[in-house]
Amino acid sequence: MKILSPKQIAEADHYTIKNEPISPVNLMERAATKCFEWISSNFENTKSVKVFCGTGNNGGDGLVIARLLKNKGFSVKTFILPLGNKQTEEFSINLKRLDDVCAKIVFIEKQEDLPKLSPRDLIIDAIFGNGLNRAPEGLSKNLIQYINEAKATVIAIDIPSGLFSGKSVTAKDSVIKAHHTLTFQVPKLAFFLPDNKNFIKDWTILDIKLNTSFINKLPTKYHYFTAQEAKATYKARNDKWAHKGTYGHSLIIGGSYGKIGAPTLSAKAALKIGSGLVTAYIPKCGYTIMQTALPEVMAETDHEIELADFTPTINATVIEIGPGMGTSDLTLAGFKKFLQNNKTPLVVDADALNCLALNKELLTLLPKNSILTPHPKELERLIGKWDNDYEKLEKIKIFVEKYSIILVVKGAYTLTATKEAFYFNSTGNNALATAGSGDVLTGIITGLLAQGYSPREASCFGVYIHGRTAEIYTTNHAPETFTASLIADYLSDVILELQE
Ligand SMILES: NC(=O)C1=CN([C@@H]2O[C@H](COP(=O)(O)OP(=O)(O)OC[C@H]3O[C@@H](n4cnc5c(N)ncnc54)[C@H](O)[C@@H]3O)[C@@H](O)[C@H]2O)[C@H](O)CC1
Ligand SMILES: [K+]
Repeated sequence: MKILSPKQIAEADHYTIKNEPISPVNLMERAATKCFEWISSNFENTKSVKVFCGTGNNGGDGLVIARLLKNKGFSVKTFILPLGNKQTEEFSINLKRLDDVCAKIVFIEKQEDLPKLSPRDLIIDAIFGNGLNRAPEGLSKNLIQYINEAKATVIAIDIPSGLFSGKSVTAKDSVIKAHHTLTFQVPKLAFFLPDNKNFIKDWTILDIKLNTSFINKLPTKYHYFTAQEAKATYKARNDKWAHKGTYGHSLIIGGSYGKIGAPTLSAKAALKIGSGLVTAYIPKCGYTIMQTALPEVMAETDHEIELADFTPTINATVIEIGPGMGTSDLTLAGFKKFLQNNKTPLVVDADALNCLALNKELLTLLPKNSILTPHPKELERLIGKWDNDYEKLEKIKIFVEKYSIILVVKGAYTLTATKEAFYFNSTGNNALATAGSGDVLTGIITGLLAQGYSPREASCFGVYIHGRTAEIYTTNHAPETFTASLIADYLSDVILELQE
């Protein structure tokens, strides 16, 4: 699914109005009706709803929602922030329609006009939407702060007021902290960025039927990788003549004394996602552990307690390097030698990333399209510090272009960054915040590459699958009890649902 800029969304809006055709006020009615349906079914027992409106079309949506809720029997009060008395036509039409149903409407001209708010209120934030062009100040800022202090449940329409959908927020005290955001047609870039976590919690995309063929033609770097994309990526197994060689040979290089679990988890994940063969290259001390834990996995060994020679003998389809590897001088020296001689596609994680961060000149030795899977701290070591998330995205773009690699930046919305496009993942939850979860992710990506998925597909799809295991698990288990070893047990459920 595409993530569009505010300008592109407005264009899609205009195109739909002209070509469907539909009048702007009817499009507003359609959009706001979707919000009303969501609110009335999720908050049917709510006693008091307070709707706060600006005077643009976001405010217009608020007026329609207020009218529909009132007609349904909710107790509704509407508050309007005049914003210099500039009203859009659709706003004015809907103000009249709201007035016609004898609704309570209050204009907020000064601080004293702010109503009493209770934590039991349901607040609808329709002050600013896609048209925000500067940080709210004066009365609008005061109103936003006042709503945030009320500790009531806040539902934002389209986007929390004060939040820019495609640029950084400098005045963090002038943004609505929404519990739920009902957004139109496409998600906004701001939703995926950790800097905005206080403003955006849950959100739902409402399909308001903007012209899809127009949207499909709009260029964008940013995408949201959902079940739809995952289904399109999945390559079902239907080759009767397949043998284990058909599905590739994954080589997992990693481990050190006390950290043999990491490559074991990766190897298990690569195997369970369908790699035809898996070999682990580990220190000698890990030999019995690996062979006992995973009888299907072949093992080759290096020095006694750490990796130093990096001399696997097999001809792998893909190599994962780094889990549990450590960064000792001996390991680092062997890792350098390995990179100088290696031509096989790589998935690089954990200590291998730290080795790269400590010796940035090694980055030029990575084969094109290698996949690096840093968590935020590892990312910082690679690309340096950033002031805000938009700067981080820019640094990521420069980094992936410079080294012709793919970055999988782990987080609540894991980002797969390629030279061509950035994909935010739609699955996962905090059950994945558990030891070894990253080792499993890299194993899944490696196993997908071995089977012939492209590096972009393996990254986006692997991240999606990994996240989905946690969602399935937590439908009937407590998130605290999820462990990395369990992830592999749920891969089958994810694949089966992709086949539906
Ligand atoms: N296709 C869709 O997604 C649809 C969206 N709808 C809704 O319309 C808004 C966008 O409406 P717009 O009139 O363009 O802008 P806003 O209501 O967000 O802004 C109001 C108005 O306020 C002025 N302004 C901007 N920033 C400030 C500020 N800091 N202080 C004071 N005033 C400010 C600016 O001049 C704007 O004109 C979209 O989000 C949806 O909610 C349609 O209902 C249906 C289709
Ligand atoms: K809003």
